Amino acid sequence: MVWIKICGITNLADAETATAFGANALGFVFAPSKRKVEPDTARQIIKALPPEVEKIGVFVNEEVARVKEIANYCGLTGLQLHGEESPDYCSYFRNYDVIKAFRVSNYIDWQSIKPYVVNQCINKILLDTYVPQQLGGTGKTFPWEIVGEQEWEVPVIIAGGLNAGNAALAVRLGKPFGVDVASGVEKEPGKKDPVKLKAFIEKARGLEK
Ligand SMILES: O=C(O)c1ccccc1NCC(=O)[C@H](O)[C@H](O)COP(=O)(O)O
Repeated sequence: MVWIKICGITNLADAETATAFGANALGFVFAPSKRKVEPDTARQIIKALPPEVEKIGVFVNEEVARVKEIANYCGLTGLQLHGEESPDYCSYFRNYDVIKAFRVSNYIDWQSIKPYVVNQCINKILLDTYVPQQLGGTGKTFPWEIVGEQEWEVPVIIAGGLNAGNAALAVRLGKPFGVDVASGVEKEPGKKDPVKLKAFIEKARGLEK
């Protein structure tokens, strides 16, 4: 069954709704973003969530000490490093599930990803769509078949522009370990739409009636 992360959680109601519909992981953005959440808010949300739900903090080129401080304070279980963090940087977080994001356009630059895999400093790869001057949450897709054409040595997550209308195709073409969505399940930035959330999870998993 495909693993699903709902990213850009800013409030408890959305976190509980996504969890109830079967999301495996929730993402909390601590980088500059329309979906940015303060550590105090994230901590309150995370405290109320069941242990089986993965709590992933999204950071962009943040200081190692600050990432560790926020992760510990909020009770994060994983870190999504969404900037230009090096393999050495990634290896500072051995106690967390480390997801390294790479932004792709119409091909995958395996040479830039390989050092992270060889050094075993990450647990998962997230492929998100490259859009100049935007770090994430772009709502734009990339050709998913380029994921499925490659043998991956670590679990791969497809992100970028997914929604209930295209999730099933992304899973079929890309054959990923998981999918990640932010804007495609929102009413507005930072506020999720329960109808879109439910439809997305059902479609990604091929559970729709
Ligand atoms: O979502 C953001 O606003 C964001 C800002 C800066 C860095 C990362 C960000 N999001 C990370 C994610 O994991 C998103 O889910 C991913 O980029 C896909 O977003 P979308 O295309 O809106 O589904």
